[in-house]
Amino acid sequence: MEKDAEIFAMFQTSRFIDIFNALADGIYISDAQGTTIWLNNASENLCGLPKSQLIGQNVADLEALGIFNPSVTRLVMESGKTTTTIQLVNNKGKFLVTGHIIPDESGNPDLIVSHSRDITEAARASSQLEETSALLKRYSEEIQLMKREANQNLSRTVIGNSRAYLALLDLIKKAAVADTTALITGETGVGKSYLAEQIHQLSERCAAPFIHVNCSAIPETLLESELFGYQKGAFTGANHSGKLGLVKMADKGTLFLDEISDLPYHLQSKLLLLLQNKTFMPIGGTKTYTADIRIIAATNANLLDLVRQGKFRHDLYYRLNILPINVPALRERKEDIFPLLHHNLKKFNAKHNQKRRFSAEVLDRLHHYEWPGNVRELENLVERIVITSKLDEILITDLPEELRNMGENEDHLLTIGGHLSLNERLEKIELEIITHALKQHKTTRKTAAALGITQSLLMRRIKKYGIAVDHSGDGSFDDPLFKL
Ligand SMILES: Nc1ncnc2c1ncn2[C@@H]1O[C@H](COP(=O)(O)OP(=O)(O)OP(=O)(O)O)[C@@H](O)[C@H]1O
Repeated sequence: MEKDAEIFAMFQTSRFIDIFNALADGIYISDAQGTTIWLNNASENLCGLPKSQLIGQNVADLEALGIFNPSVTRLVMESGKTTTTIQLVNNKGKFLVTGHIIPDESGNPDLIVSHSRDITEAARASSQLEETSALLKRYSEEIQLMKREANQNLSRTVIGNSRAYLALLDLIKKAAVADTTALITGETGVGKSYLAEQIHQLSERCAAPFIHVNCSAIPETLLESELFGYQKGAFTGANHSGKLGLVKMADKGTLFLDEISDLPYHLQSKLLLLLQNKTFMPIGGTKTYTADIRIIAATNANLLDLVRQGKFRHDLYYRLNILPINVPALRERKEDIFPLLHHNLKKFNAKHNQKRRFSAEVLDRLHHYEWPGNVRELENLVERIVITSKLDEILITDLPEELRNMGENEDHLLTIGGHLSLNERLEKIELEIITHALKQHKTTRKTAAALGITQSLLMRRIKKYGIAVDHSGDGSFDDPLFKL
């Protein structure tokens, strides 16, 4: 203090004023009642009023005029101690302002000195930083998702680019993020298990186990202990140390309950409890355990019918059906047949060290086939013909009998659109006949003559079925069914 006084004595008061005015930070001095005594140039600048108009004014009045928002001097007067606040001054920007009490010789408040620093840029930088880190977080999440997709694409490729299948894949991606119970329905072999695994791979649970339980493959007597485990000594023959169930093994991951329609009625209530509370009790246990799992169920049965017949609990059905995902049969998305054929041909050629290729006639035949066993049937068939074909080019004669004879006997007619109404089936047959005749006779005039109908009736049918005829004059045409 003494040293300070010594040094200050060397300066005239006007030198202190020069020093304060040279500062970029604002200095604002008022008396203990808030009346402005003096302010430096920086403070004058940010108040937007000349010093002459401010000196003598009370900070409360200036605050009412909106010059400070809030006035730190007033805050110091109210609290009686050093106070810091963020002040919006004259809407010019953000300032970090600290007000100090300077006491007189007897220790009573004498002056209030506020010091303000412009933090507009710092505040902007900080909010930019927040935005950037939010953006980084989003990018990192997206990269994670892409990585998961890439990993999954590396190991197994999802084939299908029909409109129906693309919409389905979209739903699968949404289901992966939603982390809720999902019920996948569809005919046998359409790829329900395959898609359940895709959901798991794309979800945040991908690092944890995906446990596939086929409810129809495990005998009813064992299913409960397989699912929920048992405590030691639960029953005669039980392992002494007890057994961990599949539910616990799927902790943090996904439990896929395939063929859920075969889950015995008495286990359905246990599953309901698991779905509702995420808790379960092992056989012979007295306390419940929790499992952090996501359940995906699948069935090719009509669960609602089973509910009506009293074979499936309706409350369980509604609990499972939170996110219904229906996988269309292959015959309902014919555009996926060629990509699946080619994908499997490549796969099985590599596996069996062959160089098979489909003849055009075989592709045509396979395209028109109804595929009652869906993708699984297609896969099995391709592997079989890759192994058994005589030449590199796969011919009609290499196909199994039902496919070889297709179109040559009335059995084929009987199998066309087996799931459709009579009218729809007749239309399918008509479409096949016209497409075939157009291919054979090339022009609509010759085709109409061959079919014994007028050219205008043929044109009406072509329009009805959307068969694209090439009007370039060469008589060729595009069959919509043959487009990939
Ligand atoms: N989009 C697809 N791309 C490539 N392969 C697929 C696709 N969908 C299904 N598959 C293959 O088809 C076969 C049958 O699929 P999956 O076992 O998932 O059918 P599912 O509907 O669960 O059959 P089920 O009802 O009999 O249990 C599997 O080998 C699977 O890899």
